[in-house]
Amino acid sequence: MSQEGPPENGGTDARQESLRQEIDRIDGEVQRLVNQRAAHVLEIARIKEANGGAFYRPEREAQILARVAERNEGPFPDQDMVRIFREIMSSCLALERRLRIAFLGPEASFTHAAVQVHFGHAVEEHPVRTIAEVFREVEAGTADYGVVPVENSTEGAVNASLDQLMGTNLQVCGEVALRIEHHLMSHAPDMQSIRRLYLHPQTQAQCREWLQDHMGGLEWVEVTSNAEAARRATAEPDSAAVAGASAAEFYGLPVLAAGVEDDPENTTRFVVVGAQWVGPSGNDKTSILVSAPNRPGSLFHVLQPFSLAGVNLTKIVSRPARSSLWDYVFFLDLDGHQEDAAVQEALEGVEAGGAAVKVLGSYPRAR
Ligand SMILES: O=C(O)C(=O)C[C@]1(C(=O)O)C=C[C@@H](O)C=C1
Repeated sequence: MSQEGPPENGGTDARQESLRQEIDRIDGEVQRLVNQRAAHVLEIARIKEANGGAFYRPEREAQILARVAERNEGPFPDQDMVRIFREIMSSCLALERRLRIAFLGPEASFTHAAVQVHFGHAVEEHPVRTIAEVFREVEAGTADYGVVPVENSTEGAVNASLDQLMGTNLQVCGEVALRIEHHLMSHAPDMQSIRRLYLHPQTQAQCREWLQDHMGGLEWVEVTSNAEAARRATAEPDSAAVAGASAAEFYGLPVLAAGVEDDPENTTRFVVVGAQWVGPSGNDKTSILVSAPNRPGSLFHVLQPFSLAGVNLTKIVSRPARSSLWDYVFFLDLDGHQEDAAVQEALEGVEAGGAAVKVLGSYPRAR
């Protein structure tokens, strides 16, 4: 066991001391440069104020973070270096204007984690209770942007979000892809002492096999969010929750079994919505809504123009149109920005085939 004590090796100690002096010098330099960067950002803010431009520029942030990863030579891993720059930019943007972000809460939900990954920590976080409320807050201008889940790799589309996108005038300005890991958490001393399990139906679906194998005989209680499951389990020591690491941390619940989701690649995709058109970043996606007439060959005529224009489709989901019975609309995601010639050609082709197209937004691809 190593203990603090009188120095045993003068040479090693002197080396440590000189390395620490060098670290102090570098820290001073880093701090000076971060403030120098912030001063430039403030000047940009003054120009934006004079010309009426949006403070938040997702396309510029995506370019900066891509470059950070590209030029990174280690020993820091790319994702850690990106996270540091993410926070520097978040704080720089907060000097211009502290953004208020509405998201599907409560605190410590996966959507909350998506907000922090995308915007960093220097924002005002505004958890709300429903997906519809997120849209209402941003539409009313009481929040600058909103974040909602749109699809999970195991469970498919989040219909409440798609239905809101159908009716809103907001734009999709960004996406976040988050690996979703579920843990079993409880104040119980071991798994055998657990009598009751709190969990969200989506979580139950994503952990079905593990739960059947390990928690089969227990009482399962469905709750409205992962964070609520953790909150309930906190109050009852013979209960457990299945939820994410941030919920365990937020409620101080010990993790008894980690990574209990059936698919190790389990991922949820979130979108950022706002009243803002986002310019091209060079690595973008576009989400559109297509309403096609209900007749033979209709879907073929929607899809063919993308093939002809060489535009890659990454998603297609159908939802019943709310306007009339048995009519469907299609949500499509495609590679490229709506300003790209190939994308424009494809969209014109779809309209020429008799379908109506609503562009939901172009935005930088998730990292
Ligand atoms: O380039 C800008 O427009 C800035 O406001 C600067 C900056 C940054 O910190 O680099 C900050 C916020 C924007 O979202 C994008 C970039």
